[in-house]
Formats: sequence, C-alpha cells, structure tokens
Amino acid sequence: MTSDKSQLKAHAINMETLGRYGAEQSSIHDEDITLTVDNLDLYYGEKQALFDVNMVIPRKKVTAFIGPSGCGKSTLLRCFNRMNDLVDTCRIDGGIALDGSPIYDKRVDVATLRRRVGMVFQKPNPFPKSIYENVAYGLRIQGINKKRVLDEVVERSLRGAALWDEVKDRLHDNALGMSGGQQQRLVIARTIAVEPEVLLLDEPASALDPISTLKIEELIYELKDKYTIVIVTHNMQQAARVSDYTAFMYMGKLIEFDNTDTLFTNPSYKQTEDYITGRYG
Ligand SMILES: Nc1ncnc2c1ncn2[C@@H]1O[C@H](COP(=O)(O)OP(=O)(O)OP(=O)(O)O)[C@@H](O)[C@H]1O
Repeated sequence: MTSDKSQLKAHAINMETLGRYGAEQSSIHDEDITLTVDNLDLYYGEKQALFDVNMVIPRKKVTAFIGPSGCGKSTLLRCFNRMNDLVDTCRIDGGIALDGSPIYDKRVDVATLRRRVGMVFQKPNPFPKSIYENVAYGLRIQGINKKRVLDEVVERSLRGAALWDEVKDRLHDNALGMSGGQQQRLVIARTIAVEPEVLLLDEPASALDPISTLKIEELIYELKDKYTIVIVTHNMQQAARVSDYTAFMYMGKLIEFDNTDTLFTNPSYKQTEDYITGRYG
C-alpha cells in the first residue's frame, strides 16, 4: 500500500459514488478490495467507450461483467492490465488502483503489472511449444531455468488448472495437439505459473463445447480461493453459476453492481431487469 494522499482522497470519493450502483459495493471493506476504478472515462479516438465508471473488484471472489454486445465489458477488463495501451487511439481519464496503487502511474512497469494481473482470452492461444514449455514460459523469461524449480512449478500449475492427470505422461508433446478445452486450461496454467493476484477471463469458454465449458466453470470455482477473478461473459447462466458479484453494463456505463443472486433475482434498475429477462441484448 502507498500513502499517497491524492490516492486516498480518490478512494474516498469513490466509496461515496459507489453507493448508487447497489449497496453491496459500498459495503465492501478496503482490505477486501483488489481493484478500484475511479471516475473512469475511456476514448477510442473521438468515440467514448466508457463513461464515468466507478467500481471496486472484491478480493478472491469472482466478479462477472455482463451486458449487450459493445457495451464496454472487454474494454473495461483490458484496462485492468493496461492491454488498451496497445491501442494507439485509446485514451483514458480517471484512475484504476491495484491494492491501492495507481496502475496508470508513469512509474508502473507494465510487464510486472501484467504478471500480477494475468489475462485469458476467448480463443485459447498456447504457444507452438511443448505443454511443459508453455507453462514454464513466464519463469524462463524471468531468467529462471533450474530444472527442479521449473518441474515443480509446471506440475503445480497444471494441477491448479485441473489438467495434470490428463497430460502428465505427455508433457513434451506439442500443445497445439491438445483439444480446445485442454488448450484453454493450459493457458490458465501458464497464467497462474507466475503467481498473479488477479485473473482476467474474457469469455474464456465461449469457443468451447459444453463439457469443456463445464470444466472451465468448475476450475473458476476452485481458483477463486487463491485469485481475484474477473470474467466477461455473454452467457447469463454462466455468470449466475460462477460469480459472486455481477456488474451489468450498458452503452459504456456501469448500470448496476450487486451480489450475483440479488442482481439476477431482484435487480434495482429496470435496464438490468430488461436485460436479464431477455427484453434486449
Ligand atoms: N480497438 C478498438 N478501437 C476502436 N473501437 C473499439 C476498439 N475496441 C472496442 N471498440 C469499441 O468500443 C465499444 C466497446 O467494445 P467492447 O469490445 O469493449 O464491448 P463488449 O461489451 O466487450 O462487446 P462484446 O460483448 O461484443 O465483446 C464498442 O463500440 C467497440 O466498437
């Protein structure tokens, strides 16, 4: 934690603003917050994609982002590890803090941030290397090459991603020979190998068959003991099954944030109700 006063002030403003998205947000204690979003506006060139978003992401819980296509779910998710930095036209106002420290500060090393905040995309993207080397990759680029250390991390990460039993006898086979569902769990193993605090999952199961989807959902449930998880999903049943909290977004705005049961059974806003009952989207 840093003692930066402007940051603490920003955080205080945030907590006041949060109340309007549901009592749940303002009742989350500071020590239970991993990410804080303060008055965030985001533009792609002239076009504004996020409008004054205020939100906290609770620690070691699963938070789902739902909302119609184009409402800004992935854009907001990508702000958490500065993936939007890769888009030339992208500009943000406002701030995001990870454990109280602003992540858009000039002094932040983006590679370190992305190690702490790992990301898994819709389409599995293993490297064209062996299963073992995929998982060891993040350690190797940190200069860790000791076989004993790598063996240990590879096994622990594959176990953590519920994949060890399926691949332990073919660790040196090419990862591209695995099924799509196995590849996605491998990508999760590769992400957790570097011990992140946060896992960002951008529709991680939407390219998978129902059985692989179920495995990913079970895995998410297990991973939340260790990691703060944020998942973007189009599938409302999936959000209801896997998440503790749900944020409903519409046209670049956060409309409502609440614990998942309340948001799906007793939403506070008509827009949320219309969306979850299938009236639009
Ligand atoms: N790289 C980009 N350059 C310009 N505009 C973009 C870029 N990425 C997203 N947008 C625009 O920002 C808005 C929000 O897009 P975003 O992908 O975040 O929405 P989403 O809710 O995740 O949508 P979906 O559910 O379809 O994935 C959209 O209008 C989109 O066209």
